[in-house]
Amino acid sequence: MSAELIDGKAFAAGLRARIAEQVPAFRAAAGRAPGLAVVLVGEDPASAVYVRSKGRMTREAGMESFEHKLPADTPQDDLVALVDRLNADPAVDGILVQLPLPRHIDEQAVLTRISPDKDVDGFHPVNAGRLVTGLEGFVPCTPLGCLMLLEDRLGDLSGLDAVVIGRSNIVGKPMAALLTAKSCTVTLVHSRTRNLPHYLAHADIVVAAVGRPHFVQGDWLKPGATVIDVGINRTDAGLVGDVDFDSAASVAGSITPVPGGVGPMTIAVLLRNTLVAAHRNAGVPLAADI
Ligand SMILES: Nc1nc(=O)c2c([nH]1)NC[C@@H]1CN(c3ccc(C(=O)N[C@@H](CCC(=O)O)C(=O)O)cc3)C=[N+]21
Repeated sequence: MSAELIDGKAFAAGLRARIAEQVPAFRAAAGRAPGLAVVLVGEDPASAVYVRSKGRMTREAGMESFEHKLPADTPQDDLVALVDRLNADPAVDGILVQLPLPRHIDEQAVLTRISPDKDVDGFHPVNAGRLVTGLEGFVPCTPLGCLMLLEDRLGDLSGLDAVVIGRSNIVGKPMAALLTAKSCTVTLVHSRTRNLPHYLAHADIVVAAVGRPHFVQGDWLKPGATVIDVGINRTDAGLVGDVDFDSAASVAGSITPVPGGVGPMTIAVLLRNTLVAAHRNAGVPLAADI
């Protein structure tokens, strides 16, 4: 291995500490804590673990966590009614409905019901539109966390060749929009792309979000590339990313591990978005850019 490790876990801990430092000033100005509501439908064990650690980290940052656990057979109308109540609740600054939802629920119907001003996941079409047009809004947590790691590592990204692997609304598409806004030359590749190694050979930055364990091979990479692995794949061998870590680490300049890379950034950025939402919703200016 010659690549440097990008320690997302440590970066996320630092970001959470900077967020926690800002909370007392908000409390003093607004007379309340920033509040995050997390809604979990059903009993998916992985989702339950995430929701628990989100709640713990929210409280550790000095914010209020409102957790709503609903049974798997909750009717869509009941979930929408809960979202409406959270939209109207002045103690709630951010609303996160944990995905995936049970099959009988139309995900888009629920996500579009969340007020764009409380949409700390950045999944509402209004916020997706703001991102691509360069307006202020909420940016999805995972791609924003990836961007923070890239800028921390590389400084100005202007002019760099970036390849984003995956075209989901949650990671690939917003990641491509963020890198475009930072003046990278962005190529978005996906499952139908022919000759993927052709594109990767030129990439200074690779963001892999395909959901296939060990997919990206080291010999596809440009030597010295910065590799961000968004994959969280549960295998018999444990949690593994979308990048074949051992072969990639011998070619890349730097690379995120799984676990300990992008995952912890997702939760830290969620808290960051909640703090920003609280300031906007309360009309209190943020003291520092975080
Ligand atoms: N509305 C919504 N928003 C989300 O942001 C959202 C979601 N739904 N559904 C599920 C995915 C997944 N997700 C992760 C968060 C943290 C880690 C994380 O901290 N991972 C640790 C390890 C965790 C472990 O060991 O299982 C790591 O990579 O080091 C991973 C994945 C947020 N998601």
